[in-house]
Amino acid sequence: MAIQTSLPPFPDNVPTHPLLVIDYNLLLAGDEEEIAQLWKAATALGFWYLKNHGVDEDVNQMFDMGAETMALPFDEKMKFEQGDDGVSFGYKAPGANATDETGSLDTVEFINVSQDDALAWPRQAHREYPSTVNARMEHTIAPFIRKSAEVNRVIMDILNAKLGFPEGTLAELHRLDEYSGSEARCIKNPPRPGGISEEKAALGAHTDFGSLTFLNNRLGGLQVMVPGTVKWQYIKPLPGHAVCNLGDAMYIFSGGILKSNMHRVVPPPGAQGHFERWSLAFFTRPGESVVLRALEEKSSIVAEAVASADDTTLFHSNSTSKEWFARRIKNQRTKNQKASCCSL
Ligand SMILES: O=C(O)CCC(=O)C(=O)O
Ligand SMILES: [Fe+2]
Repeated sequence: MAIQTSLPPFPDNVPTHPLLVIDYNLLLAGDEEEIAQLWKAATALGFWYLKNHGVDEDVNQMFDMGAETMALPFDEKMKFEQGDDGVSFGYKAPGANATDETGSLDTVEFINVSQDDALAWPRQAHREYPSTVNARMEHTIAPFIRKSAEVNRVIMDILNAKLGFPEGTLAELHRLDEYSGSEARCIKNPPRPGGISEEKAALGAHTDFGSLTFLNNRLGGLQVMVPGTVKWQYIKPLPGHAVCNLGDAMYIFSGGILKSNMHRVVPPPGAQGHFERWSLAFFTRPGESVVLRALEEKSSIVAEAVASADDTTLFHSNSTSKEWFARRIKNQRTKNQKASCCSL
């Protein structure tokens, strides 16, 4: 059941994209240089490594929860499938989502547990989960969600100040006591027999829908497309470092100052490709009633960014967070595929 502990290293002949390393302890201490580094990462690529976040032990237990869940019989997992109607919480079977516009199927399976369900447990906020999830809701999932939500809140408060918003503006849009699409996700990607083709993504190119993602992985496979380039580049997993990235909601709230960058998952490179790839994410997403639009009236910096943008359609969307996520999740499903899979 346990996930392999001795894994081959990330090959050193594969080009990677270096990310800035941000020290969470220094952020907590209000270190100005570290805050400046975070701002640089958030406004350039929207991705960075985070060390000293203190969530590693919870992450390991979440991987055990994921392994226990994926080991259930397929029919049992399918009782909790997320379905085709724009609900993200629950189990997602391999092949349920498309990875490109030609309809290639994804190979990842995952279990998504809602923040609201974990915090309300044993009451149900949104839905039921497999027994393996229920068994770990109180001692594994809720603590992981609380801690990662707190890490994301600390980061968000810093970005809030840098954007010139009144104190607590972004926090108010991500209250723990309003229902939201925030969720923990454990992903399993099987090794691909017959070799590795980078061209067939395991998880298609996308930007994250929400505000801030706290991601942990052990094997390579995550890639980013750096703006202004046309080549996908690997992000190398570093022990003890999470990868954080901003999602579309933060891009919109900030009038495009904060970046939500394209990424995808391909089979791990080199010898790592023979192993199952597991990853674990926590997604902070805005409360269901929050309207996704640039907060121009709250900050002159954001107002200026919107005023100088070429296309402001996204900044004036009248979608609530709830509508926005339902549409994005629905559009990914193989069954709902029309012309495009990955566009906003
Ligand atoms: O598995 C990974 O490394 C990334 C997963 C991801 O991008 C997602 O679930 O949104
Ligand atoms: Fe993602």
